[in-house]
Amino acid sequence: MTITVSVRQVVGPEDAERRNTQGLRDGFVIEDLFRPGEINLTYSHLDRMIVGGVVPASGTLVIDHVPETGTEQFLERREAAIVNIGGAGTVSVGGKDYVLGFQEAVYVGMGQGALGFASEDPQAPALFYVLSAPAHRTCRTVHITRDMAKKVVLGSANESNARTINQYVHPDVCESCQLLVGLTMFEPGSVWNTMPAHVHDRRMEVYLYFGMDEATRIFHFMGKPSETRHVVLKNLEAVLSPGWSIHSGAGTGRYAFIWAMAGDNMSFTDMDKVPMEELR
Ligand SMILES: O=C[C@H](O)[C@@H](O)CC(=O)C(=O)O
Ligand SMILES: [Zn+2]
Repeated sequence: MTITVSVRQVVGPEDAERRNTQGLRDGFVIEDLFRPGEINLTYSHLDRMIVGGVVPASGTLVIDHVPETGTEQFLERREAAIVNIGGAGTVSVGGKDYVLGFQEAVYVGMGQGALGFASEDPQAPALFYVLSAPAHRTCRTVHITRDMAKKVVLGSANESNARTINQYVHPDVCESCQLLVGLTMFEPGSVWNTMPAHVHDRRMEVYLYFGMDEATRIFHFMGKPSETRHVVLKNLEAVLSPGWSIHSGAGTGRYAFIWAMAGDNMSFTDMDKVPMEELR
């Protein structure tokens, strides 16, 4: 079975501010993540976060040996979180099956062996979004349902940013070594995420935008607060955010997104808020 892995080297702020649109996309945007019947991974050198899309068709897809990690098994020295944003499907971990419905997740601790992925109905395949970061100890594998997520309500209709942050992999919900993962959902008519913007040099972040109509676009803002740039994203595109970059978006229609972080600490609230006057 083929596992496609593309490697993204780190892009620094001085390089990023000189890039044109295609250059920014090459450095930061992950297109075409979910391909039917395939395992498609991007190995980012930002905290060595691996971002993947797995779409099982009729059979089972397996992540076991990934040469880029330099270990026998993918999870030998890594942890993973898998969020299903498609039809129901099963993730098998060390002989145990976790049936994940829409917007359910499983956190998998270090050293748990191969990961198997299957769709319940190949006509309505599961879309497994995979996040993996280096780990130093084994935390318990946990099936995370929507109810288990810790909810943080933010923003207002007046600011067009009324939304709920659902924390899935977070110290109050499920132990992990580095990974923090959650899903942000909007009130109807609210289109802005993560504005006022922030940076957190202690952690990288990656956003996956989903739940969008075909013609909807996200204007995703990135860059140093004093040198902002944007990339235009469609449904199921992801964008990497180095610690020095803001990560904020406005949609032309309905959307949701999954955010994930890895790095030096796991303090969700450790953010440097960017005053509006500093944005350029
Ligand atoms: O560091 C935290 C992340 O950027 C996201 O959780 C922010 C977010 O979901 C939002 O404001 O809507
Ligand atoms: Zn952030």
